[in-house]
Amino acid sequence: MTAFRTLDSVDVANKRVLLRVDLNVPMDNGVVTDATRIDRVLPTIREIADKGGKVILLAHFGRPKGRSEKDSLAPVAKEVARHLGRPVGFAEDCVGPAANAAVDAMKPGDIVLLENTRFHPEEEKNDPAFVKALAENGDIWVSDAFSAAHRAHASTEGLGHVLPAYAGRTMQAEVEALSKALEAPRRPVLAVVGGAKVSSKLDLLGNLVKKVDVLVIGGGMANTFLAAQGKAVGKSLCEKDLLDTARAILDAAKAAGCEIVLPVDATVASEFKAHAPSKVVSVDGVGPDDMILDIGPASIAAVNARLAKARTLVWNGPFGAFELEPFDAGTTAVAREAARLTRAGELLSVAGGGDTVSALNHAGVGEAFSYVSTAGGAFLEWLEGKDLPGVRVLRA
Ligand SMILES: Nc1ncnc2c1ncn2[C@@H]1O[C@H](COP(=O)(O)OP(=O)(O)O)[C@@H](O)[C@H]1O
Ligand SMILES: O=C(OP(=O)(O)O)[C@H](O)COP(=O)(O)O
Repeated sequence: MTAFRTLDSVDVANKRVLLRVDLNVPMDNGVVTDATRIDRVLPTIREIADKGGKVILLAHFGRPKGRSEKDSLAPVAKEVARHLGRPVGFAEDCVGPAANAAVDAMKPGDIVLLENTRFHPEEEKNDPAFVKALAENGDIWVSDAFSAAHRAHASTEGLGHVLPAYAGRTMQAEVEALSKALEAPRRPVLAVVGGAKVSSKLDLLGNLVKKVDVLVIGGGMANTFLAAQGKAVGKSLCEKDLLDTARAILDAAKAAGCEIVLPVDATVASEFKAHAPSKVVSVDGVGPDDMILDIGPASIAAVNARLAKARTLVWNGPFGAFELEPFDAGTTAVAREAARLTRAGELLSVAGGGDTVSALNHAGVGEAFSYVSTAGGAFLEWLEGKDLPGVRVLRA
């Protein structure tokens, strides 16, 4: 199905394999709270190590501005080792002397994780000198990071131009599963887009409304649309400079015949904290000190009514700050209804994104969805019909 160069077409024995993975996992105080992304890359790591390759893991974490303790991959290395049941070394930089020394000391079958690639701003610039510095430690590059393949960064794309490039098993599996599930979806198709990465996901909604029948907008994303309609959003997460973009998306949806569903009520609090005193208000009654942290019961009912009519669901981004109780209520209620409809054979449900997967697991329904992707933004861009740079570079 895919025209990738895969691990089937390369002998990795004794080779230094730069393996790009997505270890941007949800964390709370240095503890990994959902290990789905780690578990998904274990088969590729094992296969390369068992064939005698040296596995050099490259990954990003968060969106740091320079080096920061909080965004170190050191705790993630320990978690990868625990899930793998094998030792995983760690180097305190992804290029330069620390990386070179760690790689030089490797034997066939060894595994080492290099520190956060985003500690170097050159990563996101896909800077040729930085690509060269990364490439010094590899004979080949394997990408297993479908969920970061929408980024044309040095480690997700650049390396594919300077080293022989191959798709890992997760990359293969993601593209195959999403193609199979969504190439000719049963209609109506309902998309849910929520979460907090408003600026990086807002633009793509303009194309998405041409592909789906109903677009439900929730989470932090919805606040920008509510503000674009002239509603007060108090202290809520909101991209005030993107109100015109939001209005253009509403117009594009109308032109495409896509129904847009926005929250009609919200659970608000004055602090971003678990068990902060909260109340349910209409979206017309959000006060100046209120922070919208979840959708309210009327919105849940409206979404579930649309779900009952849908035949396919694609979902990225939670409806609220689900990590903080009770602001998980909206996401959990909709997730459970989607799971029920899927089990009943009435809905094909595909969800993706680091936090979305974590939210589904939190709701106890991760296993019930038809397919759970590790990817959020990449999944939405793939759905838009975009040729993702980190996928394109792997094509034979
Ligand atoms: N109303 C809201 N206000 C602030 N944060 C929110 C709100 N709704 C959802 N979020 C946050 O969105 C984050 C997930 O967003 P995002 O990274 O876009 O999803 P994913 O990782 O699944 O792609 C969660 O950490 C959640 O707390
Ligand atoms: O977590 C990720 O994407 P997601 O939040 O869309 O699931 C990827 O690791 C990409 O991270 P980025 O959006 O900071 O480039």
